[in-house]
Amino acid sequence: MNPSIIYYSPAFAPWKETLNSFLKDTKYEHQWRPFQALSEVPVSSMTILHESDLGETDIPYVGARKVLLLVSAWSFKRSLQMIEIGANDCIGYDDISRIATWVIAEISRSAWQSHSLDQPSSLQTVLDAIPVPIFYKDEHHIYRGCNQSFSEFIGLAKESVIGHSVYDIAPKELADVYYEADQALLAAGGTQVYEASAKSASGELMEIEFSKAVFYKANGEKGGQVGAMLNITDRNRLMRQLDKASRTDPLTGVGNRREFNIAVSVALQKARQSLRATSLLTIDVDHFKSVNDVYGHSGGDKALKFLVNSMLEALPEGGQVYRIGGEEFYILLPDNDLAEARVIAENIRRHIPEQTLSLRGGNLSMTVSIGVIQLGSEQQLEESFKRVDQALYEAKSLGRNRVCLAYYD
Ligand SMILES: Nc1nc2c(ncn2[C@@H]2O[C@H](COP(=O)(O)OP(=O)(O)OP(=O)(O)O)[C@@H](O)[C@H]2O)c(=O)[nH]1
Repeated sequence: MNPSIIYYSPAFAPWKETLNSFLKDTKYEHQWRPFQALSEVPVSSMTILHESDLGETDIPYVGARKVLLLVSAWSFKRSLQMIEIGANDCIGYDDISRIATWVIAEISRSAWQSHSLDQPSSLQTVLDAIPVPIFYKDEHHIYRGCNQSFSEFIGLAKESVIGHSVYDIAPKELADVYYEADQALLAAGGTQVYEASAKSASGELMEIEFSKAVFYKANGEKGGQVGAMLNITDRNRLMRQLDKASRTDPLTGVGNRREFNIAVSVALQKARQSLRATSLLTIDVDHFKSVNDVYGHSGGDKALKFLVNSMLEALPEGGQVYRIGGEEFYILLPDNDLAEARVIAENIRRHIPEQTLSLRGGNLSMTVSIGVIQLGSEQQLEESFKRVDQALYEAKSLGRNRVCLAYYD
């Protein structure tokens, strides 16, 4: 039989020789291996850990190792506390004969122990047939079982999962999230649903909806938790695409009224905090109907796209274009007062007719009329929209291709 390996923490080192003197007359062979942090100790290994070497970061690893915790002042209560964090046993530091007995019992037991994975049950067969990753952990957060799908998802054989802590199989930053959620669920009982990232076997980060539930032992105490992982990466991606599409004008690619409503609200909040002014331009193409009449509807579509590009060229940093109606646009200027907005509006009005679009052999250039307003509070928005529309109407009625300002009473 190969010698059994006993891992030990630094504070136990001076006691090794005394323990050796107990073990040397037995038929059980052993080897010593020192460790600094419990994470260095392989899962299921025999481990002697002095309480002065036990740090907060070691606790998640305790349940997945056969840990004998040595305490300086043994009491039944202290022992219970240690067993509750997943220790295998707890013995007084100076009780070397009991420590030796524990070591021998462990060596002898490990020779007998048959692995649970060697005994496939009908329940395991059912779990393996479910195409959703499923796992269960005991009350010390140690994996006690999983299905084939879980094993494939994380790219580890069941043997490398079962008996391990989440810190043994996931990167620390993800393990911290799972461990915290596990602790919260065990404390509260019942069920828990949350979204978190998980690394798949290929190394890709997936968005996962975890559905977990606490299960109970026959004596009514919490026995651990079972979890299923729904991969919602594609669903979320699709939802984000749909959300973006619902806020985008399909013809020109700029935001639509829905996007504008969100943006104006954000801009007004920021402007209030930074004491900056926000202004709005409303822009309508002059005689656009004649563009459609001459070049057809598809020619008109090209002209609208071209127009948006021309506006973007003349836009200052931070400004955004939105298509609000057929040939009507808003430009939001989150950082400009009325005087600055007027200059920007004039630049845009002058820039647009200077651009020409070749359509059906002809050259098209357009003019625009613009209304300008400095926005007030969010509550005043409806009033602001009404007034800037009136300013645009004024620009149209004064002969088009001009900028008119809107004021409050
Ligand atoms: N090609 C195309 N035309 C559109 C679209 N949306 C609106 N229109 C056209 O835009 C034109 C708007 O015409 P009117 O509201 O009469 O205004 P106008 O001809 O621009 O004249 P004024 O605004 O008064 O200067 C109509 O002919 C609509 O059919 C679109 O998505 N594509």
